[in-house]
Amino acid sequence: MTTPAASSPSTPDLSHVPSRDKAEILAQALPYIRKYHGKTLVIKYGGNAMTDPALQADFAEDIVLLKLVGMNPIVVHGGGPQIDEALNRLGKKGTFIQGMRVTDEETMEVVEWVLGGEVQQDIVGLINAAGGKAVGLTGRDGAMIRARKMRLADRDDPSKEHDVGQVGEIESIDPSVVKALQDDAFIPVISPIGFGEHNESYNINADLVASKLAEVLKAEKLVMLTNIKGVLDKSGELLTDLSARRIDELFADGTISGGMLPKIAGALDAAKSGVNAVHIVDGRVPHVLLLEILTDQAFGTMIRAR
Ligand SMILES: Nc1ncnc2c1ncn2[C@@H]1O[C@H](COP(=O)(O)OP(=O)(O)O)[C@@H](O)[C@H]1O
Ligand SMILES: CC(=O)N[C@@H](CCC(=O)OP(=O)(O)O)C(=O)O
Repeated sequence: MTTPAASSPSTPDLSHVPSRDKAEILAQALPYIRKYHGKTLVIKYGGNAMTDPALQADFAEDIVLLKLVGMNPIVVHGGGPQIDEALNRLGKKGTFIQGMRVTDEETMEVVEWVLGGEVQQDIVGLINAAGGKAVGLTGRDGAMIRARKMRLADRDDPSKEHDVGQVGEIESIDPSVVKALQDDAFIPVISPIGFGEHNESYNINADLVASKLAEVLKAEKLVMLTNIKGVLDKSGELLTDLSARRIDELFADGTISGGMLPKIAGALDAAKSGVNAVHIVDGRVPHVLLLEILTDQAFGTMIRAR
């Protein structure tokens, strides 16, 4: 028989206790849990941030944890790369103008089944597997997102317009279905598809849906998970804090392009319309959502109204 190692009363053996760092991080979360308790958080889950299965599982766990500590996370998902893949399988190539996918009839069908079917249901399944109760919705459900054809002015010559097909701009959002679900312990997972006055479908950029929804729900916070550290300047340095004026400069000098255009435009609109904290963060960092919401650490780029 072996005898347990002797430990003196003044130096107890604490090797079985989690590290002090971990305990400190948990203790740090308390003021944030209190601050965001009962508050709505809109989380934009970008298609580029959801390509790794381990990161997807982390994301789902983070969402469930936020819900269990009393916050109301609402997920709006993208799926640009997943739509591209499906189009490629059909021999089609996606084209974008100012971050908007040119959407003909066939592309719209693909968008509906990839976003409203595959991607949304994958996220719902992961959240449920992590112990939450997620419900998938498109903008048609509960007559939530009314849209019309987007008029996309050319950036250099605003008198010229681009025809981007069935791309929608949001006319209005009725959040009652989302409110009913969140009050009932469900976690809404929303695909960025809207419907028009003749019941036609519209493909809407997910950043714009997340931003408008944050505004309409009077969310406390909007967090956008993407596949880059945040907004970068021309030399690739992270810009941690952006004012409306600086954003105008970055738009004008071409520092911001592609998918970052609607993201920042939406983020700024949300900040201006009263969403207190708007952040663009790196979805490639494991558990970035918990780190962003529940710790003192600053991540990515914060967008300010002024
Ligand atoms: N100034 C910038 N800073 C950071 N990313 C930028 C910038 N300008 C353009 N981008 C591009 O925007 C991309 C993010 O937008 P997008 O691909 O639409 O992501 P998501 O799928 O997360 O919405 C980045 O990966 C980058 O290629
Ligand atoms: C009009 C438009 O461009 N819609 C997007 C909708 C998905 C999306 O926004 O996905 P990410 O968030 O991953 O970019 C698209 O078709 O790709």
